[in-house]
Amino acid sequence: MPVSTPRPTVEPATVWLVASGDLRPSANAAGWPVQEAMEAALGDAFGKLGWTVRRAHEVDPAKGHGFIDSQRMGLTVFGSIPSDAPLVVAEAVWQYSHHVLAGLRTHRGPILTVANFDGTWPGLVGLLGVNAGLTKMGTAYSTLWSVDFTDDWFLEGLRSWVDTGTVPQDASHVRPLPPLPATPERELGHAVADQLMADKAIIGVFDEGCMGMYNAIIDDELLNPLGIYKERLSQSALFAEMSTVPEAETTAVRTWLTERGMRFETGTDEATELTDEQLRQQFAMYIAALRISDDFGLDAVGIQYQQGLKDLVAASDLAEGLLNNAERPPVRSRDGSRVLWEDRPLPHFNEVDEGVAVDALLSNRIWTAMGLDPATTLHDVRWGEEYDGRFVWVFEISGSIPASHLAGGYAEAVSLRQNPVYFPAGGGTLSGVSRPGEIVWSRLYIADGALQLDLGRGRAVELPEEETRRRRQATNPEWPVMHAVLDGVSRDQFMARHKANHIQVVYAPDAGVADRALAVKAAAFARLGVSVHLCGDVAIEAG
Ligand SMILES: C[C@H](O)[C@@H](O)[C@@H](O)C(=O)CO
Repeated sequence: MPVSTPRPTVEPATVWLVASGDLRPSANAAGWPVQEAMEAALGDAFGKLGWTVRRAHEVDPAKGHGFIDSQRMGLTVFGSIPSDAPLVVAEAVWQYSHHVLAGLRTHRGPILTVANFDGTWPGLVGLLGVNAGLTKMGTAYSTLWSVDFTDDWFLEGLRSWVDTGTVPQDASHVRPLPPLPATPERELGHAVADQLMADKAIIGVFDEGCMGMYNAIIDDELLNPLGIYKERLSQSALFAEMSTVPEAETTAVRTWLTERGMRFETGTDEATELTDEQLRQQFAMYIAALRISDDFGLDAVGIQYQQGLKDLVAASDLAEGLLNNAERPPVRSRDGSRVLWEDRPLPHFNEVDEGVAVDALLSNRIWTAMGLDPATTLHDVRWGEEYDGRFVWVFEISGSIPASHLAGGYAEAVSLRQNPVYFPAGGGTLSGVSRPGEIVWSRLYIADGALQLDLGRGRAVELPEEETRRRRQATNPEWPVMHAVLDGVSRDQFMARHKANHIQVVYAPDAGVADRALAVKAAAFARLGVSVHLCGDVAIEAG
């Protein structure tokens, strides 16, 4: 008879530790020293409570790291962990949640996810990704983070976890959307939602499931009632279409951008520098994505890129940032008769994050109906620190923002080579510092088997050049950054609550308009049957 692997028995005052990593050997090796330092600090903190940390998997000297780097390895590792043992998932790098979610789904002991509050590598992004996966699965977990693992908040949380198996978190900043009065905003929100449910829309997904982001996959049964359907596309088709784009067309895209002042920092070394050939591929992808989207009548599009395509062609991000902007290099249909999505964005969702797809689609329609710039983007929740008495987040998408998010538009945009650690085939970003201004932020996610939307207000702020430089150097300087302040939400409230590695942002011209746009968005999502949660200070009339 088949027998399952026997698990060891639980030992007193012993916590088991797993560390999920990337699939890319380069990213795992690069992030390993920071992970080691974090685990040492975490071990000290547990030690002070009289607990021992036991790593469930060894460091592999041949690989140069100690991360779980595949789902298969995750299954093997979990086979060696007592099912009832207290378990810590420790993250200092960007990680693929599916490496550990299978094991976590059936783990019976208390689970704690922990990250270092540090920007060097996207460990906080990884933490939020795994938390969102656990939330979607309905697996209970506690979560903590710390700059150096010696602060009182962290130590109290850790003590609570070893004593009780849970960590209390402050969610006092969250309230359910109240019934809305009959305002023009509610009317518009309902109209947008009703039209979507009646006429329906299609999101094009070029290969589902980027980098183990289980949280970013919305099942059809949850998506279709909103009126949104998936067109499942293959990145192979995108690659094939790219090869049909003549050089004259890619050159025209580059010329259009250069004429508007965008700067490309190019060199000749394919391995470390941005080259003309990489840019040609990126513009071919931009054109190909528009043409295929036209073929299938898409309302939004997403490209997986990491993995698979990243070994074939330069990064998808530049194409993605361009697609999300109203002012874009014109691309004609194959027969030359039509400019595709002329003077308007084709909403794009990076890393095929379907929560972003729905949000971007709705935001696009609402902002457009209100006569506002609909350029929207996701950012990674990368890091943050206090500046001048307030907490300023580092929101940093791993590639490109729409140019209208920069004060000077394309004239201020710089394209820098993507980091070889993640992007072996290179490609340029559309980078810069997001202009100061009012924002509506949001995240659509799955919890309790249903779609939920967290919605809040805030602003992008300006920081002195030196502080901006410091923050970018401390993270990924080639990626565009937003210095974001969220209204009425503290760092720890946000971290405890947020159910995604990504956050969605849209600008509004002033605070009053941003409040109104938020009200429309809340009304639209509520009408679609999504549970809407207001986070922090949100000015909204109750009916
Ligand atoms: C380059 C990295 O893989 C990033 O793409 C990663 O940190 C993310 O963006 C995760 O949201």
